[in-house]
Amino acid sequence: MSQDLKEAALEYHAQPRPGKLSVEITKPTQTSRDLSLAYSPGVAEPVREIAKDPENAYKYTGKGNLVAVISDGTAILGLGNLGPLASKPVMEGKGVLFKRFAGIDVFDIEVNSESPQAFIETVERIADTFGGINLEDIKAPECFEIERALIEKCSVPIFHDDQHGTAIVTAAGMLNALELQGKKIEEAKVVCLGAGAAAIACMKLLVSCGVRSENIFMLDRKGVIHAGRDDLNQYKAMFANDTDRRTLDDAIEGADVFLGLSGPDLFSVEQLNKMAPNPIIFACSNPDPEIKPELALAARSDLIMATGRSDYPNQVNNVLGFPFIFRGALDVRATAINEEMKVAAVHAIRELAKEPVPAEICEAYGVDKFEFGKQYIIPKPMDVRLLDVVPAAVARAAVDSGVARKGYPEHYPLKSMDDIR
Ligand SMILES: NC(=O)C1=CN([C@@H]2O[C@H](COP(=O)(O)OP(=O)(O)OC[C@H]3O[C@@H](n4cnc5c(N)ncnc54)[C@H](OP(=O)(O)O)[C@@H]3O)[C@@H](O)[C@H]2O)C=CC1
Ligand SMILES: CC(=O)C(=O)O
Ligand SMILES: [Mg+2]
Repeated sequence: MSQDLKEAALEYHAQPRPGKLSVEITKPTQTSRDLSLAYSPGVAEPVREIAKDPENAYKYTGKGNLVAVISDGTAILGLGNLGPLASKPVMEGKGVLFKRFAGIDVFDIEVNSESPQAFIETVERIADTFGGINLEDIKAPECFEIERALIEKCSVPIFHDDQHGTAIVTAAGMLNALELQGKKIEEAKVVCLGAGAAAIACMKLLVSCGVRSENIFMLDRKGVIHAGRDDLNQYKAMFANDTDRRTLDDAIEGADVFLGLSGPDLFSVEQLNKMAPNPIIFACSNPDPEIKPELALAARSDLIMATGRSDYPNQVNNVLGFPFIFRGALDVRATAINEEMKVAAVHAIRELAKEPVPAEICEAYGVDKFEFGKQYIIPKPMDVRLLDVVPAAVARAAVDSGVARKGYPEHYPLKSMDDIR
């Protein structure tokens, strides 16, 4: 990051008041009568109603449009385990994106927990306050058990964004990139650098989309995950390949796809040059990708290049997923975000990239046009049509798969933020 951008980012967070989120009042509180409705004595009435039937919390409080973004700060972006308080700017940032793109209110909660069990207990105790829980930046392998336990214990949707949000958006972009590069998914050789929360979930979803497990080489800090290793946790072991390749240099030879979900500058031009013709590079580590797009594009002209960042073409980032997925899930009061809902989101995002892009979206990015192709494989976060297609697809899948507690919303599809109820 340039010095200018670093300073601007600090100034942005500090001024004119610290942070990026605040709480707003939704009812008039001007008169003594307003106060007697909002607080004592009037507030006792909704209290009694909720005590009689917890479902009334959706009627009389903000629960139904409120998501908790919760982290323990153990895997903040690609910056590592910097602790819960340091994760707060990211969690506030997720709150901004939930609100800005899908009208969802967020409390960001940073938990100082001494163990996964303590974290699980903390979240379980507060879960009923929210319409849904977005787990964020929790490292693997702990994140898998945390999510599993919370799904079992809580009645609202639990969604670890770094796993599923990332996997949904990556799969949408990857299906389009493979199509554009003329590659068949069942033949594609995929190298995944990273074997954590995002990487494991991305590979699982890509396998369910058609990538063959034997064509995947996953790597962690110790190199290729292969059947001869005895240091693998159960999640990495699912991707242990029977191979004699051991390093990234070995694995990348002839690969069609490089997916980076690891850390900055870990993929070299020499390694890129070993890939098959028309390769696909998703260098998704934030904020610094595994390879800088300038270097990759200077080395080869036949590639498709994506990063997790807003300042390059092809932003493969879970921001395209979580606001819209939760919108759909909340609006049908889903009890879970299941595989059917995730797959529906993949296809909604993927197909939107092939539609003509309205002028106002191009204007927001300062370009004349976006057209489905190597520089535009996936929609832009500012594309308001995401609010139209993704919640509708997710809500429909929730209803059809039996996890919705309300019918498909009559006010769908959402054409603008004003349509949100
Ligand atoms: N663009 C997007 O939307 C998203 C991007 N990401 C990015 O993905 C990365 C990982 O995040 P997440 O999965 O949540 O974190 P985790 O901590 O769960 O996983 C990190 C993984 O990266 C591996 N890794 C780290 N350094 C190296 C290295 N030098 N060589 C090989 N592997 C390495 C770790 O290996 P080991 O297992 O050996 O420790 C681990 O498997 C981050 O950079 C994050 O910003 C994450 C979510 C969304
Ligand atoms: C984008 C995101 O969630 C991450 O990099 O962790
Ligand atoms: Mg994250």
